[in-house]
Amino acid sequence: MSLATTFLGVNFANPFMNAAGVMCQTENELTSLAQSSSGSLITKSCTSAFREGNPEPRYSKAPLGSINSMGLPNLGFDFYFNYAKNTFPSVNVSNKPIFFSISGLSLEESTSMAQSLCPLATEGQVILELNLSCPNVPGKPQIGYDMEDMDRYLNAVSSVYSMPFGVKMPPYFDFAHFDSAAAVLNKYDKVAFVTCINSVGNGLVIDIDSEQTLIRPKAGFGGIGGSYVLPTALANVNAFYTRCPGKKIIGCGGVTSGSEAFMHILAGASLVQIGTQLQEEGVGVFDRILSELRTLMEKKGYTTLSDFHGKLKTL
Ligand SMILES: O=C(O)c1[nH]c(=O)[nH]c(=O)c1I
Repeated sequence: MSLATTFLGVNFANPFMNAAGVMCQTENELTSLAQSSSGSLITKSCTSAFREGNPEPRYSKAPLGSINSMGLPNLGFDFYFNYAKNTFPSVNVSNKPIFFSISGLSLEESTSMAQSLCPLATEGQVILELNLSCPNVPGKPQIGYDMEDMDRYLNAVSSVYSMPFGVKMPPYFDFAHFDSAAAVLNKYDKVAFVTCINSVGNGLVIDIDSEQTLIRPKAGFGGIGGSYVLPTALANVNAFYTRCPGKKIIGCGGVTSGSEAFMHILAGASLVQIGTQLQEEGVGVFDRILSELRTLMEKKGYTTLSDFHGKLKTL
C-alpha cells in the first residue's frame, strides 16, 4: 500500500497539503506544515508588499464549515520568496515539495511577482499556484469570473514565467461556465494544473442568539469552506478533469476525512488540499486522514492512488 504519487515530475510521499491561506502565513506556520505529515505545503497568497488585511473578526468556524473574509493579509512577496529559497530547505526534513501562491491586486503586480519567482521554479525549489479567485478584497471582483480578464492574466504570466504552473479557480455552478473557463485554461499549455475550488464567495453566516453576522468585513459576507462546499468542490474537480485532459487537478473543498479525500481522487484530483479542517484540527489532521484513506483503500483492495484516480463511475 502506497499513497505516493508523482505530480509535474516531482515525487510526493502522499497527496495531502494545506489549502493556500490556511496555516501558511508566518514562518512558524509554514515550518509547522513543513514538519507535519503532509505530502507538500503551499504559502499564503501574497502581494508585492506586506498587507494587513481586513479588520477582525475575519474568520469564523460555522456549523458545517467556515466563513472568512481575511482580505489577503500576508507578509509580502519577498518574505515568502526568502522562506522558500533559504529557510524551507533547512526545515524540510522530509524533502517535501513546496507550492507558492501569488495573488496580486493587478495583472501587472501578479506578472511582476511571477517573473521574480521564476528562477526559484527553474531551480525546482517551488511550484507556482496563481490565485485567480480571492473573493474578499473589497472592490476586486474574482478574476476567475471574468473570462477575458483571466485570459489576459494567463497570457501575461505565461509570457514571463517559463515553467509549468497552476491556477486556483473559483467554484462554477453552470456547464456554460465550466466550458468557457476550461476553454481559457486549455489555451495555455504552461498551465499544468488546476486547483478546484477556492471558497464559495460571499456567503453569509448568522448567529441567531446575537442576531449578528459572525465576521466584521463586508457586512459579514465571506468565503464559505468546509462540508458546505463538498458537492460543489467535487463537481468542479470532475468538470475540469474531464475538460482539461492535458492538465492535472488538485482538489480542495470539504475534505474532513479519508472518505472525502477518496471522493476527490475518484473525481479526478491528483493532490488534495485541506483548509477548514486543518484550521480547526491542526496539523494532526494529516495523520488522521492519511490513516483513514489507507483503511478505506485496504477495504476496497486498492494499493495505489492510480487504482482509483479519476475512475468515478456514472449510472
Ligand atoms: O481573504 C483571503 O485572504 C482569501 N480568502 C479565501 O477564502 N480565498 C482566497 O483566495 C483569499 I486571498
